[in-house]
Amino acid sequence: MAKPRKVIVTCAVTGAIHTPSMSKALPVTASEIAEAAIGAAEAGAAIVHLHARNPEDGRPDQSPEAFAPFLGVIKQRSDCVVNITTGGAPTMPIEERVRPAATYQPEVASLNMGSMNFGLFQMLKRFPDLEHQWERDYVGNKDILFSNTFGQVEHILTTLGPNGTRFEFECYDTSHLYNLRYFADQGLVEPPFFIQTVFGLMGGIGPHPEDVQHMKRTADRLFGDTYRWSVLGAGRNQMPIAAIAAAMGGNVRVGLEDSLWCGPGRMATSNAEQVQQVRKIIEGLGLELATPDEAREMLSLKG
Ligand SMILES: C[C@H](N)CC(=O)CC(=O)O
Ligand SMILES: [Zn+2]
Repeated sequence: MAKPRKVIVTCAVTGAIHTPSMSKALPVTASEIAEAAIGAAEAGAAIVHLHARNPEDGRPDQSPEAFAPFLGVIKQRSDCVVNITTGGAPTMPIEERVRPAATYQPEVASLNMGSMNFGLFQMLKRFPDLEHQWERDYVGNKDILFSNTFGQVEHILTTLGPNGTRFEFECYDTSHLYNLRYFADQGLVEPPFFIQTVFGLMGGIGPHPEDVQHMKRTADRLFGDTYRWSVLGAGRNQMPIAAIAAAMGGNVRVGLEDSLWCGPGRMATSNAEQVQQVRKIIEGLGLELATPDEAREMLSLKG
């Protein structure tokens, strides 16, 4: 009897896309982020993806000091894999974005594989009464260009790579897969490549099942068995995309960074609730959740 396939669940607990007055469940303070990460790990997430925020008004904060309080607590109370963002907020300069991961040398850091228009303004329809002016300005900005040039990507690779940090390669479209292929051919990244394909974020590829197939087919052709596939669906697409990909052999990412929902019109009460929901889907398919150590094995992490 074949052993059930292990599925790596990543939970992105707060991010820099959603803003505090959109959802009371969005972790803002360091202790809220620590509790959310530990809760997600206890619910079955092997990897937690972390951003920091200003505890006063919830603004994205990429200063290493902002990460210290929750990184310490998470390390004490959980053996989950820590993945620190290098995306920060799409409006931040690259030097600011890379600093926390350079400082803490995590097992994993996110790496965005191409520049793109970042359309947050659609969310204003769903959240017309944002409390803070900075939220309205940030979400309403139609000119956000998320810059990830070849030079900037190379800078992050050569800054973090020597620390043994490996990457969650965020690919928002097929061109980003080709960009990763280029860096692999330059010998700047080693397999297995942990490829996080992003669906339904405005400016990137759509959330249709054919988009999922297209990204996977392209990744299979470019990387064969040298990559570990994972998916994230933005907003209402989170669970449908996770279900499709889990059935197709993929790993999954959930969390309030990517979606505030737990079903049509039902807001998630916590990150752990989304991990529990995707766990039901995965186990319903006869698959099992990977433990943090199994994820370390599957992704060749430094531990
Ligand atoms: C769509 C996600 N916000 C991708 C992300 O998590 C980027 C990063 O932090 O580097
Ligand atoms: Zn992120």
